[in-house]
Amino acid sequence: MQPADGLPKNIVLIGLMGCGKTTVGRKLQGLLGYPLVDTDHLIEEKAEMTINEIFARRGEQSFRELESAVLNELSAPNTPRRIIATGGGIIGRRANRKLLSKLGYVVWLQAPVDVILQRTARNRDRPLLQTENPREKIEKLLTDRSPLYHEIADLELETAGLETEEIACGILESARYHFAANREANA
Ligand SMILES: Nc1ncnc2c1ncn2[C@@H]1O[C@H](COP(=O)(O)OP(=O)(O)O)[C@@H](O)[C@H]1O
Ligand SMILES: O=C(O)C1=C[C@@H](OP(=O)(O)O)[C@@H](O)[C@H](O)C1
Ligand SMILES: [Mg+2]
Repeated sequence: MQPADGLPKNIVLIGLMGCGKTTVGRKLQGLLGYPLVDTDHLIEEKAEMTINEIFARRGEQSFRELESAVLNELSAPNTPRRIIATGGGIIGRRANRKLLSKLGYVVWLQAPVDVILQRTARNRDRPLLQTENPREKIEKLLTDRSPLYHEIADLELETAGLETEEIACGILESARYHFAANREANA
């Protein structure tokens, strides 16, 4: 049966660092009233270390293993609906992309490189951007990852110039439309 909020599945947020997955996830949580899980926070809990510490002490591959493990746990059957904010690199592994697609309505949050640079300059908790030239790094990640985000996205949303509340409302409207259209098509 269709739930009253019109959303039969999880909402999954993907996209590059600084696109607003964590922040928009919190807004969606406020609007929908069901829980937000952020894969980065689950990884930190599991490892009992910050993301920076995991990268520094164990390296990126170890972080990716933890990321896949956390995603597998989130994919267990019969879990209640949630909003799932992911880390920007979770789409690197094919197996992860498969799981994310199955998990729910996948939203790719986007922003231009300048905006990402501005938003991520505020703190130092993203080890991949602690380089001499973060702009070059972001450009490379955008080139490498865009086809992978696109492959699994149900919705692609430009966030520059929009308030996080507007973005969250836009996502809900699109998700409801998507599921209503699918229901009619399958009726
Ligand atoms: N639409 C937006 N407009 C202005 N600032 C934003 C927007 N979305 C996110 N931010 C800010 O950008 C920073 C990074 O956002 P965050 O949600 O952590 O991104 P992500 O989880 O995708 O890396 C935060 O300081 C957040 O407040
Ligand atoms: O893009 C990436 O590879 C990463 C993004 C980060 O999450 P956010 O996208 O939430 O910043 C975090 O998972 C880690 O620093 C690696
Ligand atoms: Mg985040």
